[in-house]
Amino acid sequence: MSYKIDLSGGILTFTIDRPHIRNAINDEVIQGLEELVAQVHNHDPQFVIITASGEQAFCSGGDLSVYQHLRTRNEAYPMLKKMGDVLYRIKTLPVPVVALVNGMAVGGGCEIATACDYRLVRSHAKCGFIQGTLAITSGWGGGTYAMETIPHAEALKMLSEARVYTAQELLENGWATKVVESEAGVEAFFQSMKKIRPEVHRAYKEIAIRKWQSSHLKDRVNEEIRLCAELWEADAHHDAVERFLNKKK
Ligand SMILES: CC[C@@H](C(=O)O)C(=O)SCCNC(=O)CCNC(=O)[C@H](O)C(C)(C)COP(=O)(O)OP(=O)(O)OC[C@H]1O[C@@H](n2cnc3c(N)ncnc32)[C@H](O)[C@@H]1OP(=O)(O)O
Repeated sequence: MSYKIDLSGGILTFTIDRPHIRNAINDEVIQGLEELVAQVHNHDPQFVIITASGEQAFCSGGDLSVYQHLRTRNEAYPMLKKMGDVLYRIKTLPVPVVALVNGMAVGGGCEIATACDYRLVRSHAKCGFIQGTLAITSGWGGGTYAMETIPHAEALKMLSEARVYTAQELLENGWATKVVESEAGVEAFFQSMKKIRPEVHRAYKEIAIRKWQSSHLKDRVNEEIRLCAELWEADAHHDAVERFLNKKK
């Protein structure tokens, strides 16, 4: 199984469990995220955490060994749309969603973290929208969410530079909610959040969701997905993926 779901102390935790491949996303993880959404509606937790196994990576984006076989925009679009749809459902869950960024978050991994309400970033973690180095844009809605999350110029810079940022840089540009050195930092965050009644957190989330609905967030995400699918079919993208996959051969 590529993921784990656990409910404990009012917190529903989703863990991507593919550390050998830097927790890259395959179809099974996408299905797991759909199951997570269903479980939130069934179990009514106070908070949701998205994290990953090991200390090296939160998520390295799409599993390029699988998705390299999607060659045209029409082949890439269904995968991008499926993940984009589930990430939108995660973003609009009725309770706060926390990304516990335990290590590198790059490409689609940075998109997943950006879709969350809060990002607790381990001090050794580096994160970035490196999709530009693969001649594509973000394709799961993360570019749109970055523009909702941090100031416009910071978001555009982070997306366009296509490099990884240190935890300190992420704190400075507003992407990281908090940089944590250890599990104690995570516990302190939840202790503080739990001082406030769950219905208050839900009410603020409802206000945020209304704002996103009135600014047509879903339509903007769909447009991002379409643009990424267009770039996907270019040779420049396939050549860059091939270079990454063959780097050690
Ligand atoms: C598809 C959706 C799209 C989007 O919409 O955003 C994307 O996500 S595009 C972005 C895809 N992701 C990447 O380009 C990142 C690729 N990975 C890396 O740059 C690096 O692996 C890392 C995350 C910076 C970690 O570097 P390091 O610690 O040095 O590990 P290795 O590079 O040696 O990786 C170990 C192992 O894992 C394999 N790997 C890593 N990431 C992926 C991936 N995304 N897909 C497939 N395989 C991946 C890597 O090839 C190594 O394999 P082995 O050599 O067989 O051990």
